[in-house]
Amino acid sequence: MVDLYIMRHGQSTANRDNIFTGWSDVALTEQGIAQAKIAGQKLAQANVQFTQVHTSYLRRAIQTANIVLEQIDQLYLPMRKSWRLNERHYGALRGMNKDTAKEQFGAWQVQQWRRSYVAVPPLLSRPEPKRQYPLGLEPRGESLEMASVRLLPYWQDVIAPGLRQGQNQLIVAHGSTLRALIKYLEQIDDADIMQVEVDNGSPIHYQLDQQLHIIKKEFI
Ligand SMILES: O=C(O)[C@H](O)COP(=O)(O)O
Repeated sequence: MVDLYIMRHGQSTANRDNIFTGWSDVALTEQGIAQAKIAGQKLAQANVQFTQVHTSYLRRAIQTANIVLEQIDQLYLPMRKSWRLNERHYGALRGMNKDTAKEQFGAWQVQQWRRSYVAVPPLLSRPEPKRQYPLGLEPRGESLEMASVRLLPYWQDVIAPGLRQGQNQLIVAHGSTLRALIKYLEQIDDADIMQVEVDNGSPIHYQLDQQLHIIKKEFI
C-alpha cells in the first residue's frame, strides 16, 4: 500500500476576484495562505512521510506546496515542478470576470467551458511566450480533455513509478488538472466529471495498492 495526497492551491487573488485564471501567474491571498497552513497541519496530524512533492510552474501552487512542507516539517523533500501540472489554459477567457462572461456568453455556455470534458474555451489568437515555457509550448486554450492529454504523461512517467516503489507522493496543483487526474484514477466518465469540484486547500488522500488501484479515498 502507498499513499497519494493531492490538493489544490489555496485561494488566489483571481479566485477571490472571480476571475478566469488558467496559466496567469497569480499569488495566494491571505486566506489562501491560511488555507495552505491548515491543510499542512491536517497532513501533519496524518503523520505521513512523503518521498517527493510535485507541483506546477505557477506560483499559487508552489507557494501552497512550500507552506504545506513547512507545516509537515518536510521542507527538505525534493520538489519537482512541471508545466504539465499547470492549470488548464483558459484561453481568451483568462483575466475575465466569470459573471461578466456569463452575461456575455450565457450561463450554460460558461458552465460548459468550466466543467465539461470536451468544451474548448475561446482561444487566444496566438500563444504568449514566456521564459519558463519553451517557444510555442504555451497553449492558446485547453479543454479538460486537452489538459488531461498533457498531464497524464507526467503521471505515468514520474508519479506512478514512485508510487509503485512504495514512495508516498504529494501533488499540489490546480482545480482542473486535479479533476483530470481524479477522472483518470477513478475512471469517471466524460458526463459525470461535470459534477466534480475540487476546493482550494483541501487535501484528498488515496490509499493505493501495488497496481495503483484505489483501496480507500478520504477528504482530509
Ligand atoms: O483557472 C481558474 O480560473 C481556476 O483555477 C479554476 O476556475 P474554474 O472553477 O472556473 O475552472
